[in-house]
Amino acid sequence: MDGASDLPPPPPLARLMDECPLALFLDFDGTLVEIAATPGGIAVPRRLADSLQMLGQRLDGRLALVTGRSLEDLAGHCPVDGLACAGSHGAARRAADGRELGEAARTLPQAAFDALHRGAHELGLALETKTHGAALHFRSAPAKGEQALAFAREVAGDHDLAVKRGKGVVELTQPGADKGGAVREFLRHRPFAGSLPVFIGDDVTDEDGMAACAEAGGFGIIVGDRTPTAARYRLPDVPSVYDWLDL
Ligand SMILES: O=P(O)(O)OC[C@H]1O[C@H](O[C@H]2O[C@H](CO)[C@@H](O)[C@H](O)[C@H]2O)[C@H](O)[C@@H](O)[C@@H]1O
Repeated sequence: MDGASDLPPPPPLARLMDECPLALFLDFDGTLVEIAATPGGIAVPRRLADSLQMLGQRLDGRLALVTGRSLEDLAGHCPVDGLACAGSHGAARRAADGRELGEAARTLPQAAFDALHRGAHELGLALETKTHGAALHFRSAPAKGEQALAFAREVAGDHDLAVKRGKGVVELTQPGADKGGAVREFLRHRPFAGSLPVFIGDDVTDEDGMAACAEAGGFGIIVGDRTPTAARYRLPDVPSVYDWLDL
């Protein structure tokens, strides 16, 4: 893995699309929308959903959003019916026609949600419950990050769950749910099978998606300066992602 700041910008999208059947896997927060103080506080450009639909058509359907948010939450912010999507860090995967792909996503046990509600209250953290996971947010109280992580590890240990770290957040998922698994699942099916896969993302959980693309002959594009990264290329920020994708 290299430091992100030394990585070059990706070749122009139009050139890549001319060379081979390209598939794009796009992270949401920090890639298509700027990070905000709270999960509900994001500003989603009005044109984003339509622009993504048009990009999906240019790619003959080989475009998927791969987010840590639940699919329902994503749809509330950016209604992308007709696009492939994976939510809750890859736990839930949906083809463009609405079919579920791969193993059925599993939610967390109720006892884990109960423990998280109690702990979030005691620690003064915001809890985001999802269809297939949960997130403890400490963006408004960065000093509580280590406590949040220790508590998440405790709950994960009690209920055989996995812990993921992110920007101002620690999350709990079922073991094995990650963005790499979602990319591999999409690549097993039309229209993604046989394409050159490219993952664009800004956070540590996006590294699994980038690694899965690299395994399949493609590459990752890191957004920002997070290191270490498996990405081959770098875009500095969200506006540069819009420019590169011509959104
Ligand atoms: O995989 P992503 O699409 O990047 O989603 C990752 C998490 O994004 C959201 O949390 C993050 O964005 C919030 C809004 O900008 C911010 O307040 C928070 O600190 C970030 O961690 C979302 O709430 C999570 O469920 C996603 O897993």
